[in-house]
Amino acid sequence: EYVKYKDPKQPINERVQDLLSRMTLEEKIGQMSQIERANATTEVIEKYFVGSVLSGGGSVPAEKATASVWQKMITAMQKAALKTRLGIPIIYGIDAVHGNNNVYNATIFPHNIGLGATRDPTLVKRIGEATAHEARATGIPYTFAPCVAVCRDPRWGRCYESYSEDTRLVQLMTSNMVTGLQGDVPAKHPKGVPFVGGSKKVAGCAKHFVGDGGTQRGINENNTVLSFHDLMRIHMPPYDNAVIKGISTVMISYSSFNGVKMHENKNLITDTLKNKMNFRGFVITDWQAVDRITNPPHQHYYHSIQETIHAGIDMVMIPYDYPEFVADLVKQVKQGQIRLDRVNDAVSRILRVKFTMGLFEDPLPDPRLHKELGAQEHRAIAREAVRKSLVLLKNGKKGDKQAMLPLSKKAKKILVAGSHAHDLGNQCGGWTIKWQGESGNNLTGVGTTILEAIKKAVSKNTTVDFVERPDKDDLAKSAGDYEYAVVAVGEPPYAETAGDNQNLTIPAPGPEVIKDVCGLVKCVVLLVSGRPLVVQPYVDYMDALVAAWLPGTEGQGVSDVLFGDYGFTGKLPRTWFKTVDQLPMNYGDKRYDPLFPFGYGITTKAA
Ligand SMILES: OC[C@@H]1[C@@H](O)[C@H](O)[C@@H](O)c2nc(CNc3ccccc3)cn21
Repeated sequence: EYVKYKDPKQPINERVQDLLSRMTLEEKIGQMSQIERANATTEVIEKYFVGSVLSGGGSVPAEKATASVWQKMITAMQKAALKTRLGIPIIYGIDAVHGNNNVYNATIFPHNIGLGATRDPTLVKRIGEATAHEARATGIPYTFAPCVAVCRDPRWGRCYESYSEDTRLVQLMTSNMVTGLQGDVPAKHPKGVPFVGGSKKVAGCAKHFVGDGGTQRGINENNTVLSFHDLMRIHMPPYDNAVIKGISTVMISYSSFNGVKMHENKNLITDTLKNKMNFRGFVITDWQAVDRITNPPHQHYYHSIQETIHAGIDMVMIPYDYPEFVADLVKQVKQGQIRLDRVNDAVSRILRVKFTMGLFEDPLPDPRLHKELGAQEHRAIAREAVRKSLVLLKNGKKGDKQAMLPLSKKAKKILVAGSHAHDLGNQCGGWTIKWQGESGNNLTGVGTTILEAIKKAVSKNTTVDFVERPDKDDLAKSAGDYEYAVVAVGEPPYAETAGDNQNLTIPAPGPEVIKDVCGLVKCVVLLVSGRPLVVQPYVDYMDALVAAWLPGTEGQGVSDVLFGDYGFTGKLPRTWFKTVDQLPMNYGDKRYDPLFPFGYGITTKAA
């Protein structure tokens, strides 16, 4: 018997309406549910008609799971979904926010702050394309990226996930990341309609709507206090770029706007994003965000469901509480507390994304894509991104006859020091294999540390001494042996609230290592951090200073510019303050007294 919604030749809106007309209330509410991988058994998927499954940060099928292990897991889940009465495929989502970063041996790209420093939109688009391929290598068709936050205060733990403090730069990178991930929208594509160009592309997610980067004192998930005009001027524009480029989903922010939780903000979600900006994809909550609109969380869950669904939420990220969520929502619809046409709108949007991206025709992972994971051509793009992300802030002391950089490859003996010189985990930062990331070298699989990159770059006659924490007295004796020193220090990995920081000092023993080494040997300091930190007291010790941000696995991008194979081109994507009591302080403010201004960066030519 002919079933219209299964016919790919039918217009998508007709397929949506046909399928919707066949669905029970339970099947509709199942589509609105996104559950955590850890409890997404085939039984649960079938019983609850689950619409989506996610990997929360670090949630993997097995430690160091290969692409085929990932694909096997998702294939089993998908086959369960396809066995349900109407055979609606699940959409599997993950935070592939700097490469497919939960996955062992994936290429880890620089975090967004480094991409902002490149000022290279086509590079960002190529990163999106590579990330889509590495996600599909593991059978994943949906990423919770790009984060389009406009971080206005570096004390925010998620500032490294933001391309810039400058709205226009975030808009530029948003447009290119969305098209890299999802594919270029066809000419005359109607504004706001989601678009995913086939089974090597992925559905994207612009997040976190709206004003996540504008909370007071950068406190994560807190309150953004602004006029509506300033919210529209500073934080909203990137969502318009994302909608124009056919973004498939938008994730709501945990934060509040002028005291109203974003997850229950009907005016911004429905009246503004859906109606005024014409967004036609689906709106998804953050993790347990419905629970967390009350304090303590889950306090009036029944009512919170009503408020958030009424506000315009379409899919709910309920990692564990799906039985309660489904039961409560079914009851509220049956009792008329939530209108059926609100549920129908939510389900239509979810189905529209699934039909558009071809999930009904192509529901299963493609084993031919396994080789895309960590592919050399992706690593080359990542290395290019590292090169272009580095910002040279100082290159020689006053009165020096010549600049410090580029370094000589033919030095007889050099010193490499610091906690971030030989530590892939520190180089990658948060959202790497684990939610919070982790220092050390046994996390990510394939990668090159800054030390390994330096050793590869120098001549075979050069002796490279690596001392993570040099002893000042020992060094005093041997200092004369070293032509120069490279000192790599910075922040440990962190994610979300764990990264909130009110003092922004370089973690110990970084400052001491700088003073000890640079006081005795000509030195270049590499600051590996998710944001500007307090450096003013130490700059005079340094001969050169480079902001390296969070470069990821391709450490050779650092040596490429340190030794002059490529010139420095990076520009600050955000203001470098003198002291934290100046914060918040952004380009364009009346009072603007930075150590290094937004857009600053010393450029050099390839040697
Ligand atoms: O991983 C899914 C989402 C991610 O896409 C969002 O950007 C981020 O805000 C996010 N956070 C969590 C987990 N958050 C959490 C916070 C406190 C306790 C437990 C989990 C999940 N997610």
